[in-house]
Amino acid sequence: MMSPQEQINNLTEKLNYYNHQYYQNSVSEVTDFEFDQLLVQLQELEKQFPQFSRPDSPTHRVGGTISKEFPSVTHIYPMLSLGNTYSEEELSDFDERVRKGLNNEAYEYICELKFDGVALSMRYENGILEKGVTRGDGVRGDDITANVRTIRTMPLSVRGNNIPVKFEVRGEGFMPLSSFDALNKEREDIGEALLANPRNAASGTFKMQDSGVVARRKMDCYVYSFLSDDEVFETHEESLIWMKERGFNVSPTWKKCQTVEEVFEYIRYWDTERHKLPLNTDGIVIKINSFDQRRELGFTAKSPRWAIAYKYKAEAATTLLESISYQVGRTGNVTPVANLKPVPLAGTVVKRASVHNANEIERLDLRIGDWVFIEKGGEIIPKITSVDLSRRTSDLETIIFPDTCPECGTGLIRKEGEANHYCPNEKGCPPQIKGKIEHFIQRKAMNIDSLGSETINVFYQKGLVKNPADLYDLQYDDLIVLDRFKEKSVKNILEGVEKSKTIPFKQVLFAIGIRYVGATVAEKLTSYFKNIDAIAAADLQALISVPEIGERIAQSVVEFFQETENQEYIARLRQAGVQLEQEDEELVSEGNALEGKTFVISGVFQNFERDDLKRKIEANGGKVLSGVSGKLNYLLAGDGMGPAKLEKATKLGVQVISEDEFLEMIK
Ligand SMILES: NC(=O)c1ccc[n+]([C@@H]2O[C@H](COP(=O)([O-])OP(=O)(O)OC[C@H]3O[C@@H](n4cnc5c(N)ncnc54)[C@H](O)[C@@H]3O)[C@@H](O)[C@H]2O)c1
Ligand SMILES: [Zn+2]
Repeated sequence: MMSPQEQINNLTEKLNYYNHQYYQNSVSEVTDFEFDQLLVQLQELEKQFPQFSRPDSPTHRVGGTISKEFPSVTHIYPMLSLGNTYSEEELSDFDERVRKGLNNEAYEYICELKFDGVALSMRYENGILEKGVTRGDGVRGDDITANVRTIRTMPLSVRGNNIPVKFEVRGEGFMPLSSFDALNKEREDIGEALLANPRNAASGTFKMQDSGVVARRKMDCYVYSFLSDDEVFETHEESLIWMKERGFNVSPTWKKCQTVEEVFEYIRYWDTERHKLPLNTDGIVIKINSFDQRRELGFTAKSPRWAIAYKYKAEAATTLLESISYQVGRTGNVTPVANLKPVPLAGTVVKRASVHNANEIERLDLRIGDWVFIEKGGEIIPKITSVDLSRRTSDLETIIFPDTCPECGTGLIRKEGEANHYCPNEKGCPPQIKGKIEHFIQRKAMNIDSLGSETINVFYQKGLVKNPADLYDLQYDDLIVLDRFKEKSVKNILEGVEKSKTIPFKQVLFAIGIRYVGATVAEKLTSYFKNIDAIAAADLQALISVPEIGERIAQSVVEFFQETENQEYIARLRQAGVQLEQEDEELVSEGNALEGKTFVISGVFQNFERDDLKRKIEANGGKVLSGVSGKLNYLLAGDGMGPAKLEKATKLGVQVISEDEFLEMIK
């Protein structure tokens, strides 16, 4: 038995570690429920043995921290956490404390959904969005203004009468489920590890250095509070209405409640309805409406006394694990999928659950015939959380992960340090071949919409297409003899294939299907190297010097072009007439104001996309370099520029100029 002091130490360290993983690395190693229970345990021990409570205890601090990658900003009003509960009983206790705290005065609550993302603070001055900051440790946060500006629903300026000179709004930045699904689909397509859930994805995204990438992820934010030194509003309700009117994205799901019973109704209503919203929610937040009464109730070190979060427990069910099937993806990774005895859970009937990989099977000690607990947490596909060992009959066999591919029989491999098994038979494994062709024809790639996965399956079965390049050899006579292919559809298909020859090179490069080369990476490689031969000829070093191309991607590109079969594949695409170089956009000279001057561009700009800016510099006789060196003339600094670049430039005496200063130079 551990002594109370040991228990307190133990829990403090464990929780601090989970906090670190959660806020710093955007990873949840335990469920929120488990985390919150451990926290309650610690709170209770500390209450009994206050002498052992540690100064670094998570019970009296906000869990997050600031990072080194962004400048930090001190909050004008600290950004606190919320007390939370999972039970209606404790909610009644909260209501009782409020009643006492307000000496039996009348009061109202505003109920809102608890959106599952990351807290953001937006500062406005003279109606202009000046800063976007994360919660950080509650006192200071990361300045992620450039990333916040990519949120399309966040007004960059607010106009009208009665706008305080300075005010702050707060909200929950989130990744809409649609963006999350699209992102994971894309990651699966190029062989990247999938993101665990939208919350962690949002937290990781808002901490990215390249706000261009953040913009593409289509982040959003629901705004839920207004702060200002002036007493502008008497109630929270007024402020919500005002913010909505001024163009802020206020979720229409809030409700004013006069009694705690009405609060319970709200909780029950949203327990099921929340699954229809475009984002994940993990509970509701109950707040006192009157600002005067909020001041009366005040704060603890960690959270307001005038609000509380009621959290929904992740919905769970038990069912029978009937079998495991193994799916082979386009890039050859083999994923186990649990086939379950159908069971209702959170509004749908669940038949399958994801198990991720072999480690997960081992960790859970899964056996066919086991009764398992499944949960629908932040994730969309339910997952198995544990086995009900009390119901296990003695003779269940352990699951042995197959050592050969279920589709083609090739021996599976597992790369050093990776959890996934792969089928290496890229050129002969049916789902990999079909997957490659499906990848090739998709909208963001060759955009051949007259083809679909069923047609591809037929073509593959008939031996007509084994490689995307085969599409360009398809003949009318080969297709018209197939069942169900009428003249019109055959013509459509051939026309679609023909039209794809005009698709620009950056899309072709993505279509080719090099592991880890997504649409964005393909674009970066294209604008740097201009044509496929230059990319094929580039060595690891050259590839890594392209902005935002890391070693892993570079390695994958090098390996791809080393293979003879891939060289043949490219040669056939070339012969077919597919675009393998970037069309030069006519460079019209605008003068020679920048003659002999060199520039490095960093960050995001108000008036230009990066490529436009580059063209602008070249059109005026200047040159754009990729890295900061002593010879460089100017570092052209946009929003959200990496501090490392700035530091280097300053050290080397390179002049740092703003977008306005640049525009001045070419006027
Ligand atoms: N699983 C893990 O490993 C792990 C680790 C650390 C923390 N956590 C979870 O995070 C929680 C602690 O995080 P926290 O301190 O941010 O508290 P919290 O998330 O429980 O509550 C505070 C936050 O709620 C958010 N929020 C969403 N909708 C809101 C609304 N309508 N009004 C006001 N705020 C709203 C805000 O971002 C605010 O900062 C824990 O209770 C735990 O569940 C989990
Ligand atoms: Zn295979």
